Amino acid sequence: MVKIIDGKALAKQENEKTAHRVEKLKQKGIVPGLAVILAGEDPASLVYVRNKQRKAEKLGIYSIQKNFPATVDQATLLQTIEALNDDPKVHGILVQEPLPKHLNGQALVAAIDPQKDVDGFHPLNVGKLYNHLPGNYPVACTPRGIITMLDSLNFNYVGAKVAIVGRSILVGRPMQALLINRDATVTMIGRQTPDPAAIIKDADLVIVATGKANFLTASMVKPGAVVIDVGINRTPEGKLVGDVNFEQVKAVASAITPVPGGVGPMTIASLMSQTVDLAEWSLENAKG
Ligand SMILES: Nc1nc2c(c(=O)[nH]1)N[C@@H](CN(C=O)c1ccc(C(=O)N[C@@H](CCC(=O)O)C(=O)O)cc1)CN2
Repeated sequence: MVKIIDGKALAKQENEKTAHRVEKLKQKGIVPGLAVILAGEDPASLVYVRNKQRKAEKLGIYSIQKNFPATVDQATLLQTIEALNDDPKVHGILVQEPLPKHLNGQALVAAIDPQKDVDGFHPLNVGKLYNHLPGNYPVACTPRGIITMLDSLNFNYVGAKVAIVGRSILVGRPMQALLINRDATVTMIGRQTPDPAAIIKDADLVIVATGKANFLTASMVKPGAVVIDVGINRTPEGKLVGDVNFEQVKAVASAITPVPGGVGPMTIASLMSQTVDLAEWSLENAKG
């Protein structure tokens, strides 16, 4: 019997833990703070940013939103990041993706204080993750949420064969690092990968982040594999679907995430808990 991994229920559990940690920090005189920078009016981004702000406020996290028109210039955003880096009320800063084409997102992320890099995209934090360094540093929120989901299944990482379809800095690459660090054997699939179907069919865990609706079908999946769908696509009728043909693949997989209600809610829950991590770590660093 396939297990449907309930991202909403897991996110609720995670958020309850986060609210409790916020209370404990407040007793020590610290209110965790999150700043979200949004450039432009991408409709999906407006929804995600509003959801982040609402969830932060619900959990007792201080939340700031910096909204700019799509025509905003790089210098204005860099000044905004510098001011937030210097603001002691802010523990986490993120720049919502995607950005308007004229902006250099990598330079913006690199300008964020690595200790406030709540998305875990700063090159220093990415480097720490890839080096599997000990100590505290943030990691990308979607992969972090996926690890929480896999942990909830007691997934056995050691020696597991994993196929990741999609190599973005938001999902595929940090996911690869988190899994390698847990001793899984990970194969990355991109557009130029020869015979991706053979790699996917051999995998115990398939993570799909292609942005192509219904990319993964039942015949591509090894019976009993775990399938994680990171895709968010709208059909012409306006229905939200993932990159996995859920109805087909659930008949073959041992566990699968739905869309909606899978990875998405866990991304936001991970962002909230990572904001609290950053606030806790800043307190530890201040103690020396
Ligand atoms: N700076 C960042 N930009 C983006 C990230 C990110 O982690 N950091 N991830 C995505 C967007 N995203 C968060 O920012 C995100 C996407 C989807 C969801 C979600 O809860 N999805 C729901 C469906 C919501 C809907 O109706 O559209 C679900 O899957 O159930 C949360 C966060 C790209 N940009």
